[in-house]
Amino acid sequence: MTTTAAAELGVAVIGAGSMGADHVRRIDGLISGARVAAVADVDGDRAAALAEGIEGCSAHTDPGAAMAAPGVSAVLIASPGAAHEESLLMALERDLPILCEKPMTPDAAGALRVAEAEEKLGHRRVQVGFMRRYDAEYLRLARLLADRELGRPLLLHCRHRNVSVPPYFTDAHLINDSVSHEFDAARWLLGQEITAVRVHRAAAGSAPEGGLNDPQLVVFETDGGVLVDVEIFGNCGFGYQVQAEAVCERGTARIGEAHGLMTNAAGRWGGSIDQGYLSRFADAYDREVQAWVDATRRGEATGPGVWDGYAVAAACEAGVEAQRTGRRVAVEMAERPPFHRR
Ligand SMILES: NC(=O)C1=CN([C@@H]2O[C@H](COP(=O)(O)OP(=O)(O)OC[C@H]3O[C@@H](n4cnc5c(N)ncnc54)[C@H](O)[C@@H]3O)[C@@H](O)[C@H]2O)C=CC1
Ligand SMILES: O=C1[C@@H](O)[C@H](O)[C@@H](O)[C@H](O)[C@H]1O
Repeated sequence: MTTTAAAELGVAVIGAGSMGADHVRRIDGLISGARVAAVADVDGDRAAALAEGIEGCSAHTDPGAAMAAPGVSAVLIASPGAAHEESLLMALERDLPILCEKPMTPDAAGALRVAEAEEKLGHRRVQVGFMRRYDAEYLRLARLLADRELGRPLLLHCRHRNVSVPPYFTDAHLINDSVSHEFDAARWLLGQEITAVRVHRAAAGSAPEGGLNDPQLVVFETDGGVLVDVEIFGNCGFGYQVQAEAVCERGTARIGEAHGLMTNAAGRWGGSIDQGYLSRFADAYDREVQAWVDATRRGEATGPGVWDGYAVAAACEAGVEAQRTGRRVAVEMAERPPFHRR
């Protein structure tokens, strides 16, 4: 008996900025079973520069034109969050498999519209770029919690520090762009839904007029009774650190403490701290994209889906409201339709 190998994917990459360029490099050089067939960016020069040198890859300023370009059979969306919904709906309309960077959409209403469009199509087409689910350390922690090795989880302490964030970042960006990862990771690690969010600002933090209140402590509750706290620090200045410690009934488990090489020399010990997500999560992005390509070629969709994108958008909305009011804000979610339970 002979088997036919599934066709190579021709990926249209929408958004040729930092993440789009990183994914193009990855698909072009590392990923098996896929090639970059088109690149789109509203900045045409940027799209052209990225497409240049990739055989058979066309450059566009319009995402729709890229999706319709010769050889395109899948879409990777890496434009800013506010542009995702339009591209997602367009790709679903064409029944194309999609890997969409986080946030799936910046608002819960937009996420529900995407959920409805996928349900109307009748099969899963969207994977959301919550790459921590593909990180080796996160995977080990997930296994340990799922196997109840240390009993039931009770608390989850998280730290999320960036060397710096872009100057346009507001308090809301800290929730939507950064803590959104902890919202997803907590839901996934615990298998529980987020029910309420509080945000505390450090009174001693420096907040120039209209500027970022940095750092902040985001505390949220889950429907399984677990309390999660996240230190979010946008401009810590010294390194990119993503850490988590689960406190369980019979012990604790920590990840993200020391990543990489430790040295002992001249009476001192030490190592280095990653300076950004592109290096810290490089392996996770590789695994994420390869998993998406492999599943798509098998005719499946795996990994975090539209409902995960929606749940995180709903938690983010509660987080931003909690930041604004200083109150505990309940997370409002629509009922999960049977289609999105699969
Ligand atoms: N998973 C992760 O760890 C990370 C995910 N991201 C996400 O990736 C996405 C892109 O972020 P970055 O690359 O950092 O931003 P970026 O600002 O570097 O790049 C965005 C690009 O999209 C283009 N663009 C804007 N509107 C567009 C539209 N309507 N259609 C096509 N292109 C458009 C811009 O001209 C720009 O070249 C965002 O959703 C962001 O949240 C960003 C950083 C890390
Ligand atoms: O998604 C990301 C960025 O957009 C965000 O700004 C960072 O805080 C996150 O760590 C990174 O993973």
